[in-house]
Amino acid sequence: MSHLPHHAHDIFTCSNGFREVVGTYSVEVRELSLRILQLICEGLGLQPGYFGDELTKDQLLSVNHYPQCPEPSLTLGLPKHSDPNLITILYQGDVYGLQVFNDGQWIGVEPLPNAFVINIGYQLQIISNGKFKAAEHRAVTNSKEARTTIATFITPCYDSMVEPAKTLVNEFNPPLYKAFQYKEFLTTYSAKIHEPQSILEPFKLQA
Ligand SMILES: O=C(O)CCC(=O)C(=O)O
Ligand SMILES: [Fe+2]
Repeated sequence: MSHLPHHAHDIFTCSNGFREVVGTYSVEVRELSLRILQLICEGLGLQPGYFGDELTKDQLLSVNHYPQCPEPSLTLGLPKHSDPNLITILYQGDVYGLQVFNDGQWIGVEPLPNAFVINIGYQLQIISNGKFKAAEHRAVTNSKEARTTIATFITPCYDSMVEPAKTLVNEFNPPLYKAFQYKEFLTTYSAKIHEPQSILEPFKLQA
């Protein structure tokens, strides 16, 4: 993972220590992510190392800042979506704002000190052939204080093939999704960002 501090070096040319902090954070969060994916791999009964290499090669870090909002009922920080990638490690600081959609209602995810939220993305739903569900979530604003969060997206590389894991598919559990290149998924994801309920449609196989 030594390439990560190198990327951080390219991005942050300032010399106030930011570059080192982001580099170290990225490496540590990557290790945590790979550990979680290794446990998921075992839990699903996939061959060891299934998530190694291509499926987790890329990593994106995004810092979201939601300023104080005078009318939170009129403005969302981020609209309802699921993340396109495999898993996301979210540090949400100590200001409330994340909500997850479950059984037809929005549930608040209270920030816990020194805790991360792990969000399942679409690729894990597809690879697990629907055993995992991509978490639908959004961020709300508030009128009292600004909120800053840090999301790390563990992501397949553009050219990698994604499909339901072969060991999870048999005559009783037919594949629910076709095989595709991750870049095809990203194109659809961007095109349908305002109608997220139809993002998975082109990747589904008829039962
Ligand atoms: O800021 C948050 O609480 C959520 C961020 C998020 O969902 C994202 O960046 O994809
Ligand atoms: Fe998200």
